[in-house]
Amino acid sequence: MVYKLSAKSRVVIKFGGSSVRDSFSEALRLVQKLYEGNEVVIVLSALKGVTDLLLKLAESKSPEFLKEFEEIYLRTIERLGIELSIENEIRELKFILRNEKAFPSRKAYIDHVLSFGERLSVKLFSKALEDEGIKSTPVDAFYLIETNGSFGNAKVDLKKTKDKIWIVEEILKRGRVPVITGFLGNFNGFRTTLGRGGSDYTASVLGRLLNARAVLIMSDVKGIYTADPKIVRDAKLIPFASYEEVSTASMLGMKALHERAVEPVKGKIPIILGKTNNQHLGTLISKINAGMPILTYKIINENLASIGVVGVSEVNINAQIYKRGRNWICFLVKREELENTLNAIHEVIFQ
Ligand SMILES: Nc1ncnc2c1ncn2[C@@H]1O[C@H](COP(=O)(O)OP(=O)(O)O)[C@@H](O)[C@H]1O
Ligand SMILES: N[C@@H](CC(=O)OP(=O)(O)O)C(=O)O
Repeated sequence: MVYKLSAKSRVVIKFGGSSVRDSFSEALRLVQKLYEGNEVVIVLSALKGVTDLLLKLAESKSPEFLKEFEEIYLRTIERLGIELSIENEIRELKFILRNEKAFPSRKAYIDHVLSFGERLSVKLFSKALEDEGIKSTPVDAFYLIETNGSFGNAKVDLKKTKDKIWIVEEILKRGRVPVITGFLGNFNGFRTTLGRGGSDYTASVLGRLLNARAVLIMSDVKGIYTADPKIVRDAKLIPFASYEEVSTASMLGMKALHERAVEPVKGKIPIILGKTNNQHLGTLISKINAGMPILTYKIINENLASIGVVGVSEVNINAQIYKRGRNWICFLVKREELENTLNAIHEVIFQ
C-alpha cells in the first residue's frame, strides 16, 4: 500500500459497483486487513450495472428485467456460498412496481425501485463478512440519511442526519462492522437517491459525521489520473490532489469521485482513492495541490461532449471554448471525436 493508516483509526471505506461485480473476495480481504486495529465502516454500491437495470425495470415494469435482477443476486449468493433469502425484497419490489400511483411523483417511485440494488448488496456483503468471522450489521441508509426532496439527485441534510448517527456509533460500540447502503436517503418517509455515483457522497457524509480518520474510495483504478485511464493511454496517476482541484474536476465530469463528495469533508478529513484488487491506494485528497492538470469529460447528448481541463487557464488547441473559470477551461467537441481529442489534449499538455 502507498499510504498506511495509524493504529486504531476509524475509517469509512466505500466499495463501488466495480469492486463487487463478480466476486466480493478482494473487498472482503481488504476489510479483514483494515479490521485488525481499526474501526471500519463500510459503504456499498449496487453490483456493477444493477442500477441501470433497475432503471429500465422501473420504466418498463418488464418481468424479464425483474427476473434478470433476481438472478444476478441469486447467482452472487451461490458464488459467495452464503445462505440468504432475498424473497422479502423481491416481494416488496413487485409490490412497488404495481403501485407507482401511490408515490407523490414518478421520480419518487423510481428512487424506491433503485434502492433495491444497494439494499441487497449490503445484505450479501454483511453475511459474507459474518461467514469470515467478522461480526457485521447491514444498515439501510433510509433509516440514517435524511435528504431534501430532490428525488433522483437529493442533497443530504447533515444536521438531521447527525441526529441519527448514534445508530452507527451503537453498532461500532458493539465491535461490529456496519455495512451501509450508499446512494440512498429518506425524505418525509419516501426513499431518495443522491444522484448517479452518489455512494461516494454517502461515504464522505458518514466520514464527517463519524469524525473518521479517512474516507477510502475503492474502485477499479488506483486513484485519480491526469485523465480517465480507460480512455487516455498515457494518463498518469496523481498521488496528491487538493479538495478544490478534485471538486472542480468532479463538477466537470470526472467520474472517479461524485461531485458532492468533497464538500462534507473539505479541510477536515482526507479522502484516499484506491483500487480494490491488489489493494493499491493511489491518491490522497487533502490540502496539498496536485500541481498537475486533470482532464475531464461529459457527454452532453449523442452528438456533443465537453472536455474540461482543471489546473490551467489556457490550452493551445483548436477547439471551441464552452465555459471557463479561474483555474479551468472547458471545450465543446463532437461526441465521435471525444476519445481522440482527449488523447490529443493530454499529449499537448504533458509532452
Ligand atoms: N481522471 C480520472 N481518474 C481516474 N478514474 C477516472 C478518471 N476519469 C474517469 N475515471 C473513471 O472513473 C471510474 C471509477 O468510477 P466508477 O465507474 O463510478 O467506479 P465505482 O463503480 O468503483 O464507483 C474508473 O474506472 C475510470 O474509468
Ligand atoms: N449504484 C449507484 C450509486 C453508485 O455510487 O454506484 P458506483 O459506486 O458503482 O458508481 C449508481 O450506479 O449510480
